[in-house]
Amino acid sequence: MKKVILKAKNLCKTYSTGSEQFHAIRNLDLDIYEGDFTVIVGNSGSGKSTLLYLLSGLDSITVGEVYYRGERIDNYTEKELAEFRTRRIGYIYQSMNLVPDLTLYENISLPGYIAGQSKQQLDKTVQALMQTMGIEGQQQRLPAQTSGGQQQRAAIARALINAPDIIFADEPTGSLNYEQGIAVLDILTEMNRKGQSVVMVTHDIKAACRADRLILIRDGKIADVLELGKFVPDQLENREKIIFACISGRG
Ligand SMILES: Nc1ncnc2c1ncn2[C@@H]1O[C@H](COP(=O)(O)OP(=O)(O)OP(=O)(O)O)[C@@H](O)[C@H]1O
Repeated sequence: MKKVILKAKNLCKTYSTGSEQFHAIRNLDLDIYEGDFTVIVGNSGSGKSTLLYLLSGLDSITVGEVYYRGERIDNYTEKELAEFRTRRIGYIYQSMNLVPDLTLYENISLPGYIAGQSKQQLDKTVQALMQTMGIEGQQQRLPAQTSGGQQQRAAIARALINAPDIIFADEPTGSLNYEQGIAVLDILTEMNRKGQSVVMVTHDIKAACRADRLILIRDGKIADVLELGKFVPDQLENREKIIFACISGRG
């Protein structure tokens, strides 16, 4: 039996702009299972990024509850929330959000430094992660001096520095070319095989094929859930067809 690592109950998010209100997430219930590679898909504006922000504690909810391993995180104090974000989750932003004035080494180290890792431990972890990501030669370069693919791999390394339980990834392949995108998906798949739970938002059907479990969002609600099981490269074509049918409502 899989354990629930994240639970959302009656989740709502309303954005207010002036006198206008927009209900981006509407009464959404969702369980995310430990060890799963969960993929969230849906049309542009359906609420995918908003949902990722709420599940990861990066944004406040309007109504509802979010639980991490049975503990309610939407009631956390600022200090508890900061601790949760630093130690329990790793977040890969679509726009990468690397600090432009810091080298790749410094960017990757930063959350480890904030979490209080010793300099010696941190140095070991950063070296190992940069090697895994294939960017070990880029340590002293600023983000602008590296390629988009190298920056995205640095952003992944930064998300992994405190060995988080859950990796959230918002369109991690969105700004990459085909080969770079596959390399990033392979890294996430490998991290997942080693036991980390992954929750990824994507528009790309090939990327969505990595899912054990696929969640389709429409107008801020769950429209469909597909249980796909572990990804096997041989089944790529078949999976693409199943996912396409689900997204297009022909499943
Ligand atoms: N800060 C905000 N203020 C007002 N409305 C917002 C805000 N952020 C998002 N929205 C609106 O909420 C809806 C959901 O946005 P969200 O970014 O979650 O969608 P998405 O599914 O991730 O879209 P995309 O695939 O285009 O990234 C959209 O209609 C968007 O315009």
